[in-house]
Amino acid sequence: MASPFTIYPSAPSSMLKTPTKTHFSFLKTKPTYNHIKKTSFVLNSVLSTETDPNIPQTVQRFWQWMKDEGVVSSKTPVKPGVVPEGLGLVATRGIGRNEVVLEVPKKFWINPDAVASSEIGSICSGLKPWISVALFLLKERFKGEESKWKYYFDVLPEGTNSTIYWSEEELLEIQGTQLLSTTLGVKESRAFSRLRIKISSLSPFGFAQINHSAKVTSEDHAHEVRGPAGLFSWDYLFQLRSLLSLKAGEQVYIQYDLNKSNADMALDYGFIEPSSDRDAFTLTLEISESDEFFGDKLDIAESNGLGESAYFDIKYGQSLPTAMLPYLRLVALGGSDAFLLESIFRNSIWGFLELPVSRANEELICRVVRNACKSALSGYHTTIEEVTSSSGSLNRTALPSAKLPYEPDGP
Ligand SMILES: C[S@@+](CC[C@H](N)C(=O)[O-])C[C@H]1O[C@@H](n2cnc3c(N)ncnc32)[C@H](O)[C@@H]1O
Repeated sequence: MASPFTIYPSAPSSMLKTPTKTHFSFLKTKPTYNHIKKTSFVLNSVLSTETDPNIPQTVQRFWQWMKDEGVVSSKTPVKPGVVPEGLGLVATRGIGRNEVVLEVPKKFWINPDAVASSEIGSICSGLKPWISVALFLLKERFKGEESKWKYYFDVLPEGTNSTIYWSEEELLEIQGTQLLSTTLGVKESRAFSRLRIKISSLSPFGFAQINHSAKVTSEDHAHEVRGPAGLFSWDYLFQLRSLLSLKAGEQVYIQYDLNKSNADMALDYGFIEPSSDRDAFTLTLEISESDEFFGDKLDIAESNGLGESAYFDIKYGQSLPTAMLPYLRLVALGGSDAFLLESIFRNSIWGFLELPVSRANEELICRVVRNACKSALSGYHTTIEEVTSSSGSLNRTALPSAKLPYEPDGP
C-alpha cells in the first residue's frame, strides 16, 4: 500500500554544482544601501542643521519634506541617523516606553485604501492588497519628479541581503536547507508565497527607516488614531510608538514579525537574529487526495482548525507544535484503525489522536518522519562538525527538508 504521507518541500538541486565553500555565512556583505553610498554629503541650505551631517542628502531632503508637510516638527523626538543596520531613527532626547515618536496623517499613507482612491484604483480592485500597493509604488516611481512621493522613493534602499538576491555561488553555501528550497521556489515563480509581506510594512512612509530588534517583544508599535493633522484640521493619524524606553542617541527599534523563522527573516528581510530562538524547520503535511478516507480526514482536520495541508514550525530545542502529532496520526490512520473515522466518533476523535491510537499507526508515522529527516539530511554537503569548525559557530537555520511519498519498508 502506498503511504498516505506527503511531506514537503525538498531542496531542489538544479542550481547546485560543485560546492566551493563549506561554511555558512549569512550577511557577509552589507546591504545595498545606495542611498548611503552614492551620496555627496553637501548640505543644501534649506536643510535642517539638526540632522546628522553624516546622513545622505536624500535622507535629509526627505526629512525636510516631512517638516514642510508638518509631519515632523521641533517636538519630534527622533531623527534619521547612521546606525549599524544602515540608516535608522535615533532618539533626540529621552523617550519613555510606549511614547509616540512619529505621527503620519492619512494623506501620506500608502496602503490599499490609498490605492483604491488613486488613479489606478479601478484596475486594482480585487487584487491582493500587497499587489495593489506594489503597483501603486511602481506607478508613482515611474512619474519621477511629478510624484508626490519622490523624496520617499529616494530614501528607499535599492535592495536587501535577501537570499533571493544571492548569487548561485552564495546559494551553494546553504545547500540542503529549507531556506534554499524556499528561495528557489520564490525565484522560480517570481511570487511571494504565503503573503510574506505585511501591508503595514509598506504603508506610511516615515516607517521605511526603522530597524528590527529582538529586544522588542511586541508588534504593537503602530496605531491608527484620530487627531489634529495640521493647523485647522483633524484626520486619521498613523502613530509610531517606541516600545522601549530610550536615552538620547539610542535607536528606535520595532519588532518586524514575531512569527517568522530565521529562514523567513533571511528571505524576507535579508538578516537573521543571532540567537537560536527563531531557528525552525517548517514541516508541511498533507492529506492525500488519493487517500480512501480523504473526505473524512479532511472533515476532521477542518473541524480542528487545520486543512488539507498543514504547516508546523519545528523549533530547535523546543517541544513540537501541539497539533502536529494528532495531525500526523490522522493522516496515517487506516487499516483496522479506520473505524475511528466513523461519524459517531467525530466529536471525540481529536482527543483520541492526542495519544497513540495503535502501534501500527505510531510506527508508520515514526518511520515516515525518520525517513524524511534522513532524506533531507542527505541534501547537505557538510556535517554539523564541519560547519562549526569552519565558521566558528553553527547556523541552525540550516535544518533539513524532505519530500515523500514514502513507501513503508515492509511489515
Ligand atoms: C525598512 S528598512 C530599515 C532601514 C534600513 N536600515 C536602511 O538603511 O534604509 C529594512 C532593512 O533594514 C535592515 N535591517 C533592519 N533591521 C536589521 C537588523 N536587526 N539587523 C540587520 N539588518 C537590519 C535590513 O536590510 C532590512 O531589510
